[in-house]
Amino acid sequence: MPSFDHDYELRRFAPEIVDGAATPATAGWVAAERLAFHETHHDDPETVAAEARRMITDDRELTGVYARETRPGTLGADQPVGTFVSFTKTLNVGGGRLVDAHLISDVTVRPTHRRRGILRRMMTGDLHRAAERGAAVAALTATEATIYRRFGFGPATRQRTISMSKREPLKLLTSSRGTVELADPTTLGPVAEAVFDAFHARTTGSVDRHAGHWSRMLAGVDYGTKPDPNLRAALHFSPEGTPDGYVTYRSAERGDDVVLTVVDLVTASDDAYLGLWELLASIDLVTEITWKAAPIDDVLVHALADNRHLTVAREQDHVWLRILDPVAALEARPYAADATVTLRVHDRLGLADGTFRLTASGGDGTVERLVGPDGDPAQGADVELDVSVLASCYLGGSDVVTLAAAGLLHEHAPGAVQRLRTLLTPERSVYGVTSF
Ligand SMILES: CC(=O)SCCNC(=O)CCNC(=O)[C@H](O)C(C)(C)COP(=O)(O)OP(=O)(O)OC[C@H]1O[C@@H](n2cnc3c(N)ncnc32)[C@H](O)[C@@H]1OP(=O)(O)O
Repeated sequence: MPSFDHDYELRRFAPEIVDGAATPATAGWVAAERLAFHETHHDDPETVAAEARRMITDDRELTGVYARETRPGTLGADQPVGTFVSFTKTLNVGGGRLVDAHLISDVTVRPTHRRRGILRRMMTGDLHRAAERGAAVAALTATEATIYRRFGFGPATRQRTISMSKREPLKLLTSSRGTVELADPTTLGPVAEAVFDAFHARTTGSVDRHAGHWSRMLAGVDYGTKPDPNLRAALHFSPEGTPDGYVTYRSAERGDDVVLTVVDLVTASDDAYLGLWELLASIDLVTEITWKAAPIDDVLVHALADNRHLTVAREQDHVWLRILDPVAALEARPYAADATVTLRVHDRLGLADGTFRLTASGGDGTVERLVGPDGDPAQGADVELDVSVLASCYLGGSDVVTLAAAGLLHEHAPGAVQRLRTLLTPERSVYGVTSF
């Protein structure tokens, strides 16, 4: 019977540019990834090199699965049938604490090679390698919500697509402090990065930005090199004159409407968030504003004079986490109370399986792995849950009481779920604006 190793070869490599051009392996990998996501692929050397440069900037490790046999007339041997990327960026786990997260992206398998275990091979191999290297947590953003739980990932942050009708004037109940100025998105880079750093430091759930995301957010470039000439930008300044928020946006006619689409809105203060919305609300000749990355717990709902102007078109999972090392992960985040809870964590991949006693005191947690006399995970834990559910409640983005009501978390000691809820309460809503 044919096996994975008989049919395929898995190669890991760093993206490379030689004499100004992406190497054939790098270019073939990029072509395969774009094909699978139905994205336009320009194979001119400059465009492919720009993409490779972004991958090199982020120190990405590429995985390609190559068919051992390629037939004449089909896609070439340099184009893998499976692609996978991993790289490291920080994740804010609360209280301004940043932890290295193992990010996974660009997971694709060519339609003609699907459901033969290629994703499983790439994913399980990569997670084991990340755990061996000491990563406490892995993360991804998913195209579909049904793929990754089997690998131990759980949705940890959420976002909303909102739309605001501007046929009636949009008014806020309060006015914010500071000023707003229009800006040139092509020169916004360093200021936007400083604003993002401040946002990242104060927002639990935020994942640091990567080069590809920056070029989408500040230049409107998904691939290639030419900035979108329709992109506009504005900056918010604090009363002291420090930039503390920015927005990039574009407008387009849709029938009789002019729709302003927010591309990126990043703020490091409450005034900046309200101030930039005041600006968006004041732009003439616009009938609707939309934004795909709004927070779940949106200040705007309360700040609008008429909250019915805001419509939630969609709400969905954003960042999925995978706890690789429960001791390191649970000790990294802060706690909102002093208490002890024992957790029995089940992990089908074996990476995080065990019983763990979490003791929080003075804001910090210490975690001990508990083993029974037979060497197996100790019995008698207060709470029992799958590692994917631990990922969902880890940052405090999903309430453990709600997860228990959904049947995903089981209480064995009365009061333990409430105790855990108190411990995990985040200081502010869990949210992020980086997709990868
Ligand atoms: C982090 C990211 O990059 S998100 C982007 C994901 N990629 C895409 O959406 C691109 C289009 N889709 C694809 O390329 C492929 O269908 C993939 C990558 C989703 C799946 O690749 P495959 O090699 O076919 O998956 P594989 O055969 O290894 O299946 C592994 C498991 O996932 C399940 N699975 C695979 N695809 C899906 C899916 N779309 N929805 C639900 N379950 C799925 C399989 O049933 C299998 O389950 P089991 O092992 O528990 O029985």
